[in-house]
Amino acid sequence: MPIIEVKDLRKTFRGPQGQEVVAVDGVSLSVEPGECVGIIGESGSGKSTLGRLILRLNEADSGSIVLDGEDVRALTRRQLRKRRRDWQIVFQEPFASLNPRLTIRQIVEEPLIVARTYGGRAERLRRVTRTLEEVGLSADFLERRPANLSGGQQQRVGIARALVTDPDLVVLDEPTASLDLTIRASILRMLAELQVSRGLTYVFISHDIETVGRFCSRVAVMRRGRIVETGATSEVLDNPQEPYTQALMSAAMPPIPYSPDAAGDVSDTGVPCPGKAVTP
Ligand SMILES: Nc1ncnc2c1ncn2[C@@H]1O[C@H](COP(=O)(O)OP(=O)(O)OP(=O)(O)O)[C@@H](O)[C@H]1O
Repeated sequence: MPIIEVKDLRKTFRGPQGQEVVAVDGVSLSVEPGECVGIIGESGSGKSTLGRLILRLNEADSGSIVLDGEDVRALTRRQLRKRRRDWQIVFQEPFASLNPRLTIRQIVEEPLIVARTYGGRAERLRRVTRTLEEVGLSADFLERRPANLSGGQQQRVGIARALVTDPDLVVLDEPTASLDLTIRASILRMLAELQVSRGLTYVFISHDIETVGRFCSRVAVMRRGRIVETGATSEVLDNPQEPYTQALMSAAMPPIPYSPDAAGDVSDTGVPCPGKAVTP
């Protein structure tokens, strides 16, 4: 059974002049458990909106979203809050997505409190500490605040916050776009390792074809709110059928050296990334 089954999803926003902006225009997508599916496309093609709709962080205008067999659009707010722990998101801008007034412990603990099913304070602290360790942050970070952390460390906190409730699905919305190249590599390696060790399913949103080529087993190409091409990453990127995908490929940067020896900011796991290298 697919973990994500999206059918004919649509979302229109009002632009600044009151005009209609069709962000997602009839998208259907099916994702099997354990897959990493990349969503690529130029800026404004609707990638982030699709990710947010899938998790019901934005409400779709129409279409259906089934996660883990559950009709997500039919859930009440209360039901959704309970299920939130299974479906998480990591945002592009770690600092903007972390409340600067809270300590790292409070930030990572918050989803546990919202879900209301993770025992008392001591049990929650154990979970928070364990999850921070998993993302390469020691207990020394517990009482620090986001502003005192590097960009890479902030994103590790964002990842810990997403993982602390043991989700099975994580939407990664350009999780490394704002980070330096070497830090990017170590975060991606860590995400790849976590996917295997925790059996996670990823939807990996990116405008960086190079990264998607290395990280994802399957890719969907978005243009103006629609998926115009989809398939195994190697097939789509080695032999793009759509002129739009071909244009994206030729506009892509030359390959970034992706060495397991690249310096990391906190901990390097040395775990190779799945997928394959892309040679545009
Ligand atoms: N909350 C909103 N209000 C109004 N318009 C929005 C809103 N969110 C997104 N849009 C518009 O919807 C379209 C799709 O945006 P979206 O952020 O999903 O694209 P994207 O492919 O993720 O782009 P990027 O790579 O730049 O993040 C854009 O035209 C955007 O301006």
